Amino acid sequence: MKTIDELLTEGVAGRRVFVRADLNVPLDGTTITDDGRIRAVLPTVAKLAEAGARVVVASHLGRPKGAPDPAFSLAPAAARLGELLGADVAFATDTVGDSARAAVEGLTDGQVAVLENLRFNAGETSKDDAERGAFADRLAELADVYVGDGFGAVHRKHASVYDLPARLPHYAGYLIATEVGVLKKLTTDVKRPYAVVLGGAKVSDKLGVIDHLLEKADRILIGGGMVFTFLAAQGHEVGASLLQEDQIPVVKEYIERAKERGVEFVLPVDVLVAGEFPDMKTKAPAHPATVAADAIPAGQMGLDIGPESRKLYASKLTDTATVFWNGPMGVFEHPDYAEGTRAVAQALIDSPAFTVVGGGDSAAAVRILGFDENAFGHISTGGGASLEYLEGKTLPGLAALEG
Ligand SMILES: Nc1ncnc2c1ncn2[C@@H]1O[C@H](COP(=O)(O)OP(=O)(O)O)[C@@H](O)[C@H]1O
Ligand SMILES: O=C(OP(=O)(O)O)[C@H](O)COP(=O)(O)O
Repeated sequence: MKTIDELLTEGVAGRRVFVRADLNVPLDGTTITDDGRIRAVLPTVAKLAEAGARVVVASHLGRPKGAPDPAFSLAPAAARLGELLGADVAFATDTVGDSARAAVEGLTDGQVAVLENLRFNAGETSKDDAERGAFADRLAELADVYVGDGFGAVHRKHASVYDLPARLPHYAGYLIATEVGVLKKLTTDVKRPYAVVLGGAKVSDKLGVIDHLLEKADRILIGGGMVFTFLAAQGHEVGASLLQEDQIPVVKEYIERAKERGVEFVLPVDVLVAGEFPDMKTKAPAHPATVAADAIPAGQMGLDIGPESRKLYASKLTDTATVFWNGPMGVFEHPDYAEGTRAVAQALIDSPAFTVVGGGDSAAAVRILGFDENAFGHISTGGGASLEYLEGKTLPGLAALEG
């Protein structure tokens, strides 16, 4: 993989450099609640600008449906990037249209432009090679060189991640180099006991990683929206909780295999439930009830692990040597459902283990809840990406940079 340092040695002054970043930051309306992913790509963008490149930054945000949707605009992220750079950043209101072309043509050496959300175009995420390729062709017209630095999205076979680097000279940015350097350590000589904590909401995306973890980890702690498919697989009612019904047989098989292999699954013994998802705008008190995990009442949804589970999870993390954590334990964005996530973060800090926290929301959670980032071994900007890297899978965005 050629790195950005090689590109800088070749010289970038006056060249249009496309930086595929992951600016998929958590938003409250148009307010960025954690700018970690923007800060993470800053070294690459700043260095290219200093060297006189005309920098074109592109990213996705959220999961819009292949058409413009103002709720997923990258405008707030572009503004924040400008503040952090201490420079004016141009913003294109489309990705490959008139606005994008004008923004790129208007760049002088050392200036930065941000394109609108890549996923406002169906070609970005299409499963059809030709459709993705056609979109990548249009992106390629905007640049002379490609720098991949959106680590959080390297597991996606998307046009800007996979097809575009094949069309331009390509290099890895500083963030990707750092992330891969740290995560590589967890694929080789991992110190035991090795615990993995899995939570969050992208359940169908991430359940599959357990197949691999059963060969690698000593202990797997399940939290967040993951919990309920496990409880259902054990024959319990989960009310209105997040449930991946089609995955129940798979989870049953995981539970069996874990027994055979001596891998310990840790599930919550109690959960916080409510009749509805909390109001994230007003953050009005949600008045959750604490119930036993095997007695979730009909119509109630589990939104955090309960107080007994917090103690249990902390105890399962103190004697570990390595911990990888992806996915919040509950809907931490609401104060009534933040304690499970807080307890796991604190347990990681208290443990002597080498700790890696991965994922946009997980990384945001530890900062939003007031923890010192430096108290963790590594905070990765990618959740799904780091999990798939640990699985040893070929990640499209890394393979494309190697080719
Ligand atoms: N029990 C739950 N039900 C629904 N959503 C949940 C639950 N627990 C956690 N979440 C949500 O999961 C989201 C983060 O999930 P995910 O994107 O998978 O994590 P990451 O970005 O760290 O990889 C958070 O927004 C949080 O509110
Ligand atoms: O937030 C992200 O991943 P993560 O939640 O696994 O950390 C990345 O920006 C990828 O987004 P996607 O899962 O919508 O492709």
